[in-house]
Amino acid sequence: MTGSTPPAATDSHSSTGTVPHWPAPFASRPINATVTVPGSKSLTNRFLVLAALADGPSRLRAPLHSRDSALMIEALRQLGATITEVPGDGAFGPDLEVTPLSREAPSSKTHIDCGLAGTVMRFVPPLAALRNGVSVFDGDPHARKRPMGTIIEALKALGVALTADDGGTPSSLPFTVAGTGEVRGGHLVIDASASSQFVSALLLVGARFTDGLHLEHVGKPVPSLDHINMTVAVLRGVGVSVDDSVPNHWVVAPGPIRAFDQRIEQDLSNAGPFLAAALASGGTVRIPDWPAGTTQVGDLWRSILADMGADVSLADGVLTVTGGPEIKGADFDETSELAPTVAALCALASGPSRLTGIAHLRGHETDRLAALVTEINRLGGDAEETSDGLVIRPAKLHAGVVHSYADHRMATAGAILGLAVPGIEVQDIATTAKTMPEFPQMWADMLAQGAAADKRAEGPTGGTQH
Ligand SMILES: O=C(O)C1=C[C@@H](OP(=O)(O)O)[C@@H](O)[C@H](O)C1
Ligand SMILES: C=C(OP(=O)(O)O)C(=O)O
Repeated sequence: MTGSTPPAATDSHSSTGTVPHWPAPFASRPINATVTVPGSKSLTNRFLVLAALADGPSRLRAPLHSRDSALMIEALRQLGATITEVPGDGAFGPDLEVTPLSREAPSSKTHIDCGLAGTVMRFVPPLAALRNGVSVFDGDPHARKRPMGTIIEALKALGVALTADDGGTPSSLPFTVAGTGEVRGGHLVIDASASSQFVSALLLVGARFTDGLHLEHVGKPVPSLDHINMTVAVLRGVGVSVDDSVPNHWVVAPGPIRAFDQRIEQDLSNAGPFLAAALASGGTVRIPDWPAGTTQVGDLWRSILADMGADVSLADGVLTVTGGPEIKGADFDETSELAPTVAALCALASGPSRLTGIAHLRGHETDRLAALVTEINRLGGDAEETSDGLVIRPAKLHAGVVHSYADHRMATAGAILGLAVPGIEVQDIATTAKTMPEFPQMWADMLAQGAAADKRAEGPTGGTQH
């Protein structure tokens, strides 16, 4: 057990006063629903960065439209990219056409709002270094607490002028990058143990460094390796040569980034709460268009949910998850951004669970380990923080308020608990807009589908049809 202080949980306020808590719907019957989720945050923001650096105009089809993608779009526009919404066939909003930025920044000083988006605060500063101009980076209050030292030190080691407000060397947001339009690159050693995004950030721009990049990690293991593999895969897809054959070394050859026309897969991590709903209600949730092959960490749901007792099948591109009479406790290592959803299910399980390899979640949107322990135990649960994760034991939960800590995945964890425990309310459900603004409506629709199916089964006279 480590003694980290639980993060402060504050009620959310709007300009018109306190926003009421969201009464999480209780599943009075097993859910039976088919759900499609919006585009992947990680893929959308990677392809936006690559489009801004590409050798011609690119198109993203069915991209994510959420706070994190909007922040990325605005950041790239500030740096000189032209990004236009064009009609597409995505269910959650238009496609995006991107005309890349040129070496000269459109104005001598730009202001980049990172919000709470790790992909914006880590991926955009190296890109700003490739512009000839000054960019001031800042974000939400909690963004100033997220680990940034590694990317700051890396850029400084590459010769980029980067300063804090007082002119000294910053260790976190806010800071100013004075780009010259050129970065030489070469061999760079970093400690990326606090976030895989430090590696991804540098790899994404490495081909545009004059000498390319040989990135080497030293230190404790890099977390969220799946996300680095995703970065390497998307780079190769746009013609960039990346050698990752030696562990903890990535060699990116200098060269062009090919313009592309790319469909964005749905966000499999955000599919998690919906799939978890099948277990929490003992029902069935289907997700069509589940990719046959993917670099998204969310593909792990297939094994995670099976380990927790669900019946999981993937046929004709449809992932079907059916929950059984009970949720089984289990041990999971390195669940990365899936951990809050997994933890919610563990809190409903009939046996103990142990989550390991997620110490770095303390640097996510909030200190997720402390937040999960606080909120699960607030409802009568039995969760404990360990040095690198959580232990969650069976306990009967009761009604109460789940605080979100401005963390979309804490809010959706609260929604999952609410399916199985009557009387749960989620503070600041609107924080789901970080990656899924449609969440409250999608959740209601998922529950309504089961009710509609029940009505149909009852038939016109009210009796069940056989
Ligand atoms: O590169 C990415 O798109 C991400 C990498 C991971 O970050 P960490 O390595 O900090 O966990 C993940 O948790 C985050 O949600 C998205
Ligand atoms: C850690 C996450 O986000 P970010 O990209 O802001 O790091 C997340 O979405 O779970």
